[in-house]
Amino acid sequence: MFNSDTIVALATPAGAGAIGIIRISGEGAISLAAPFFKSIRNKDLKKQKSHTVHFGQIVDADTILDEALVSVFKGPHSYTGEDVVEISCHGSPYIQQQIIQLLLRNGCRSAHAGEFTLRAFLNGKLDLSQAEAVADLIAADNEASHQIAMQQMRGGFSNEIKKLRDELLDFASLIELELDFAEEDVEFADRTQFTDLLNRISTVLKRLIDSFAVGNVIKNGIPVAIVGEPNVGKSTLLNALLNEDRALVSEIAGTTRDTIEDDISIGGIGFRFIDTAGIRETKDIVEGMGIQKTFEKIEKAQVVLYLVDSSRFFPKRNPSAFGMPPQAGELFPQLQEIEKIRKNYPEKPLVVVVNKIDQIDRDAKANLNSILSKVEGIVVQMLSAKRNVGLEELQTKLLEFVNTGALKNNDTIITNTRHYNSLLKALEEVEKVQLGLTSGVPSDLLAIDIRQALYHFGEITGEITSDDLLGNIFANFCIGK
Ligand SMILES: Nc1nc2c(c(=O)[nH]1)N(C=O)[C@@H](CNc1ccc(C(=O)N[C@@H](CCC(=O)O)C(=O)O)cc1)CN2
Ligand SMILES: Nc1nc2c(ncn2[C@@H]2O[C@H](COP(=O)(O)OP(=O)(O)OP(=O)(O)O)[C@@H](O)[C@H]2O)c(=O)[nH]1
Ligand SMILES: [Mg+2]
Repeated sequence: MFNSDTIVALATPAGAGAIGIIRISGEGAISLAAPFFKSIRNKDLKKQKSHTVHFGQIVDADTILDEALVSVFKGPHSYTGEDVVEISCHGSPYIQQQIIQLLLRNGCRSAHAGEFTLRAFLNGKLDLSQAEAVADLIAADNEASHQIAMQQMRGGFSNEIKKLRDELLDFASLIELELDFAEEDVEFADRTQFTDLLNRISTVLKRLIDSFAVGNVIKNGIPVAIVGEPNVGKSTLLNALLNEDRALVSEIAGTTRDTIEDDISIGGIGFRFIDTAGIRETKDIVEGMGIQKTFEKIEKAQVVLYLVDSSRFFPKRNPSAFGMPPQAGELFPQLQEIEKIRKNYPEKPLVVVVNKIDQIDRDAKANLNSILSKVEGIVVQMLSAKRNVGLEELQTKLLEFVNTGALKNNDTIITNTRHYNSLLKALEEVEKVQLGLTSGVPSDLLAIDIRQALYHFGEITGEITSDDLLGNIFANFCIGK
């Protein structure tokens, strides 16, 4: 799979910008670029030291394409581990294309997606999980996902895995040595120490595996579905949370037909809010499709916000509506809907958002509170989406659903499904070895399971890999990375 031909790509986003960076990497990078660089004192790029920057012109025969800054990195001391030249030109798509075309005509090849980072991996500059973190880092749009990706890119997770792998490897060697002396019945590997090690490894593995639950949602944003009957203020709430007029709002029931989603960061954690079509019986086919989608979103959401319009049941200046505490069920038909969601998704945090509290008085609030406090398994938040009252409290409650403990402790959090699967398999093998030790399984069988566990550790950091796997991972990178 590996070749060190010279590759080129635009490293900055396509389109106009202040500056564009064209990156060249490979054995021939410097000598290939050198003839097209002209500086005042006729510097020869080939003779420049690594990690130096040079001002000059990029020329194509008699044509000056641009005035640029050119950086030189000499392998193995570069991002890719190969010779690298970077041309920092003016951010004109025309200039960028002219320079890239010039290089392509003179022996460069267009880089594939992720090929610079693939080379960094193949040259041992990064291990596989660090390389994967580079893509996560670029995609991170909030503090939590940035922190996790940065820690992983810097090798935090890899080091943890490598340490376990090395210790296990030592024991594997000792056990395998015993096999060579099978007749003599010796034990090189101290069984007590080995048991301790296995216990330690399985504890770490379990912690890492558990961290995926939080890591996965942090990476993708925590989906929060905003649902309820039409006209209760769902879209108003979405807009208020996003601080932007994202969704149409009107006093007409059935305004939102399709789902509308957007991300925001609360307390450094990414949340994805999903405004949905109001739930009601309808003959309108399109509205019905929207409502169908609402139920799918509830299914996929991590948290459900069920909105009710408090003013519909407790209008101001209408004492009869709350003079006598009525039966909760009659007064508040949505209770049934709330119960239904709660029963269908007992694990899913359900927040009953009592909206439009600017329209009701204190007695009504107290009344509602007492009704809702009898419903088990829900969290209640009273607010006015329109008047921006109670939104911060809602955000605080949302944050409480996310177990940020691991984040604060700076524990390693895994976010990658591939790592998760390898860790599960490694744990399975480690547990087999543990069981084997207690039940006196012969060393040769133990050795096989240990090797299997080592294999799965190696998958994470890339000691064990395949062209297919690498192709899959790096194809998801952008070109130029
Ligand atoms: N212009 C530019 N900016 C960039 C990158 C790049 O490739 N080019 N990077 C790319 O994504 C990131 C920085 N990553 C880099 C990592 C290592 C080396 C490097 O030269 N490493 C050498 C020398 C280290 C040293 O002198 O201490 C080495 O590892 O041997 C360069 C960039 C972000 N910013
Ligand atoms: N007084 C008051 N009015 C509100 C509040 N929140 C929303 N409204 C009004 O309620 C009406 C309906 O709001 P929407 O946000 O469109 O309601 P929705 O739940 O998205 O409705 P559908 O999309 O039809 O399901 C609008 O006229 C809003 O201005 C609030 O806190 N107080
Ligand atoms: Mg709406």
